[in-house]
Amino acid sequence: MTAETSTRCGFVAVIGAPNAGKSTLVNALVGQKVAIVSAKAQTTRARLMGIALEDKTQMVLVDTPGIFAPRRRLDRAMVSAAWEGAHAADAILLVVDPVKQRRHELEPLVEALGRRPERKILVLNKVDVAKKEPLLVLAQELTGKVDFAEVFFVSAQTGDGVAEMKVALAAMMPEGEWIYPEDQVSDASERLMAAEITREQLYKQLHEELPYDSAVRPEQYIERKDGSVEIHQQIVVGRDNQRAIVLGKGGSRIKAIGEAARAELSEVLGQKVHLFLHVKVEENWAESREIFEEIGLDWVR
Ligand SMILES: Nc1nc2c(ncn2[C@@H]2O[C@H](COP(=O)(O)OP(=O)(O)OP(=O)(O)O)[C@@H](O)[C@H]2O)c(=O)[nH]1
Repeated sequence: MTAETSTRCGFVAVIGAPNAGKSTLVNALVGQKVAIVSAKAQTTRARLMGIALEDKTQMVLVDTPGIFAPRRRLDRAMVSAAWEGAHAADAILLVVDPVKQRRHELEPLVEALGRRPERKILVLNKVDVAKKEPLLVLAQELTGKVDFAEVFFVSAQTGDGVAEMKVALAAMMPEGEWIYPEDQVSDASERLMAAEITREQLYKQLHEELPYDSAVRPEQYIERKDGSVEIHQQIVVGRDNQRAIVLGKGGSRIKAIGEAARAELSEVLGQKVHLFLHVKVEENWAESREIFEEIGLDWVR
């Protein structure tokens, strides 16, 4: 194989405070929706991967949960999953929201990042809404603390600067065979991705009414003979009154959630979807190992 034809393949870990725009950036790099974007912090519980292609380079993106001070077991699992994704990556992207900087979350992250052996890249996101002067001050401050190999100014939302960043990232990947087939954009199982889509609708439609501690468990996933798919999911909440909120008056809310999720699922999967949602009250589900594993998290002590 000559230098011109050889392929490259590598891992890129995406790290950042909650809401920095990691999921949006992964989607922009992959070019289609794989990670779930939400205005609510800490929505990325499962480690969904996106696979971005740039010419002859394949980049496996590990979209991490927001890293923040862990308190409960659920929080600790999320932090652990995030750093696990960074281990031995060919590049770690630190995504920063320069407008709503979460200093208390960014500081420990920057500190921990300084000790990592992997190549570190600073991504200042949301340039579409950030002011230039403070943006440059922040870039200078962070590059003073961590030895970043490169700094990019992008808007994951508008795509500004993303294509240039993607080319530069691709050049950092080592030569090697591709790990995934060309048409694969995500290795997250369809069951898990389907549950993530429903969870996004839950958050979208219930806003502040529903606390973070609700989960969507994938149950059955049946490919029907007619080419459609039958998906059963369970929405787990911590209390009875939360169940009432999810159901809505006469079941109207869960119906709307189900309809929106089904429409999106059909589009993502490219097939007709029959979606069945059930709500279950399970106190302390956030301490349940079984549910953890079902929503794609490792159980840590
Ligand atoms: N204006 C603007 N908003 C953005 C940009 N990138 C992301 N956002 C918004 O910022 C919010 C958070 O984006 P996400 O991609 O969900 O952030 P995240 O870092 O994955 O969040 P967690 O899953 O909580 O860790 C969403 O409302 C996005 O639409 C950007 O470049 N510009």
